[in-house]
Amino acid sequence: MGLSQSRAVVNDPSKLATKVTTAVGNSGPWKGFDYVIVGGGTAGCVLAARLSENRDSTVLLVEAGRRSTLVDLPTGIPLGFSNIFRTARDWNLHTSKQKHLKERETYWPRGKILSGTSATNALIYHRCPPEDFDEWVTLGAKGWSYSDPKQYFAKSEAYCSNPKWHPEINAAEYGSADGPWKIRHPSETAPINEAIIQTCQNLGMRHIHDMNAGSSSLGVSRFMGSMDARGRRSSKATAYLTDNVLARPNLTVAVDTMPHGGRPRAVGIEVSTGPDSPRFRVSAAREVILCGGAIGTPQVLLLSGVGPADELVELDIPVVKELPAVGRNLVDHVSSGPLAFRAKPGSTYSYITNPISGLFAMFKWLIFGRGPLSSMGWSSAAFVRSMDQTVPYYAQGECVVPVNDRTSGPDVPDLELIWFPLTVFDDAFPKPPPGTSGLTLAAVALRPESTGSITLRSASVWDKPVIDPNYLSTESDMNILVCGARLLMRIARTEPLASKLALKPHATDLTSPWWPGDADPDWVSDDEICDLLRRSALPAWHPVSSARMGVNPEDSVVDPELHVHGISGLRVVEASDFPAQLSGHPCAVVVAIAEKAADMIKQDSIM
Ligand SMILES: Cc1cc2nc3c(=O)[nH]c(=O)nc-3n(C[C@H](O)[C@H](O)[C@H](O)COP(=O)(O)OP(=O)(O)OC[C@H]3O[C@@H](n4cnc5c(N)ncnc54)[C@H](O)[C@@H]3O)c2cc1C
Repeated sequence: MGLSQSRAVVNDPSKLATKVTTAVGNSGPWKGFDYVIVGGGTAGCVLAARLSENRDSTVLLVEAGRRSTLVDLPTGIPLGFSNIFRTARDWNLHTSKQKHLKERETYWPRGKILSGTSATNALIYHRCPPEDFDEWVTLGAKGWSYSDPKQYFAKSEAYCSNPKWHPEINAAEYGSADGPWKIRHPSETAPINEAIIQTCQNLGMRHIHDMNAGSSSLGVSRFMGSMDARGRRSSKATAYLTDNVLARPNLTVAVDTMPHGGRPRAVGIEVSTGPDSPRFRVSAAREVILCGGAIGTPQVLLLSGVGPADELVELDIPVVKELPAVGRNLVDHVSSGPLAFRAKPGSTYSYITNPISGLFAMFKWLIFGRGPLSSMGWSSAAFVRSMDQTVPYYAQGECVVPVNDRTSGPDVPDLELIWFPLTVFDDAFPKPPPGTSGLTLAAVALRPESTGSITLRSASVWDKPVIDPNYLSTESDMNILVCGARLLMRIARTEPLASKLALKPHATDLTSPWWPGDADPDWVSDDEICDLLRRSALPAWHPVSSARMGVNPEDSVVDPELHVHGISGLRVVEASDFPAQLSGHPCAVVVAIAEKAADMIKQDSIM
């Protein structure tokens, strides 16, 4: 049964593991637990809470980051999610130089905190189209068709109705109000949001009342967010690792702690708190479960000698199990990057960049849980198909650039258009003065052909791995974003949105921060848009498939029960499992995977 010894969050490995005293290591016995979970992020928190429900099982959760404290207040503010970027709570990663993005190394935030990226993401709650999961089954993920995750979506949710949108939602689609993870429509959105939704409808898109109901994936819709009725983020730590759960004597949470690697039959892990700190070993009587995310998990597998043999040999890492797909098949959504549109004052949230208005907004959020800070920012989106001739990408209506249909079904999108009621500028453009009223629009390619990899920089866990998503490496991927950028320009010039913006006649200064907004879609050339995209495109930060599920060990890493091929006692549970990219936002699906995995693991323990 292992060791049942702690009721708290600890950051001292000596309290839970056995110190490694010689270079070759102790032969044992090590301190131990039944389950050792590596990575206290989105999936890891769910698993720790669910597996420790069985008081006869001992569970250790090992997280490299910290537990959130008062200093981490921004993680609770829905609109403030980007304040955590580039801080100590962020892994602060960058891609390698992207050949097709003018050699840019693009920034990649990932949460380094108990809760993982669920504490730093944009809170969009999206179950994604059912067809995506049915496609997973055809790729070998038996048992993962939509009906399987659907029951786990419901199990994870605490749906909290918002009277404003309640008539549009069938509450029976959602879990009971006392589930762990709070989801609801935000109390507030910027006034410009409604104008954009109406504009999309005027351009022929249908209005989807509830995109999580599983019946419709094409059209324009408001998002639900992972937040409570007080306008605070519901992260995986606040939802699943409550004080009651943390008080369980059979659950130990180790923060500020990193594993160095595992053993042939995953018998445990080696941990430490820094490159020069002592190492400790802790055994897992039943299983080691990797939840380090689509970057962290391939890194841990490779460091443990599980991966492509040639890569391991080059770094003198002994090959424990050759699995060529570890770290390969990485797919991320790629976006146009933030495209800025000048807005007339009053309909966006630009005013909160003024320090006094910002302070007022903060008080409103702290005291009432209301105001702009309680809104999600990216609070609505339109989902379309790039090959759909009824969507007015070009003046004549037809899509003239060739695109490959990689969608999971005829009613599933490959393009998302999304907006934020403030101007967000990236390094590609000079920034206008603070307080300038503006709106940000972005297009996201949902089913890219471009695939990349996670590889090791060195044999040390303390060195960041090399992330190469290989963005926009195919003509079709680029063309899909060209369609998206064109459609955004057309939306901006269509009523009722057009009257709320302050656009210029067709502008030609491609270096202006406002050029994307001032470019008229009927005048701009595809070459100009391509050039813009190569300068402005950014990750959408939804990496998946780097340890993907399947039946063939040559091109997948885990089987449909999420066991690593050929290694007993080792599973991977998180976004890297996805057999293919989703046509939407992944966080709810990661939670559903973790909920289902918890049931599978519990079931195995009684057999
Ligand atoms: C800025 C941003 C906005 C996003 N917005 C949305 C959104 O609105 N909606 C949505 O659905 N999705 C969104 N996503 C994506 C979504 O949040 C992630 O796909 C999801 O949270 C990934 O969950 P995970 O469990 O796979 O990984 P994570 O939640 O990242 O968990 C991995 C955990 O493992 C830890 N870890 C990693 N390596 C180690 C190691 N070696 N040792 C110990 N611990 C380790 C990390 O610190 C982290 O806590 C967003 C992502 C980003 C970056």
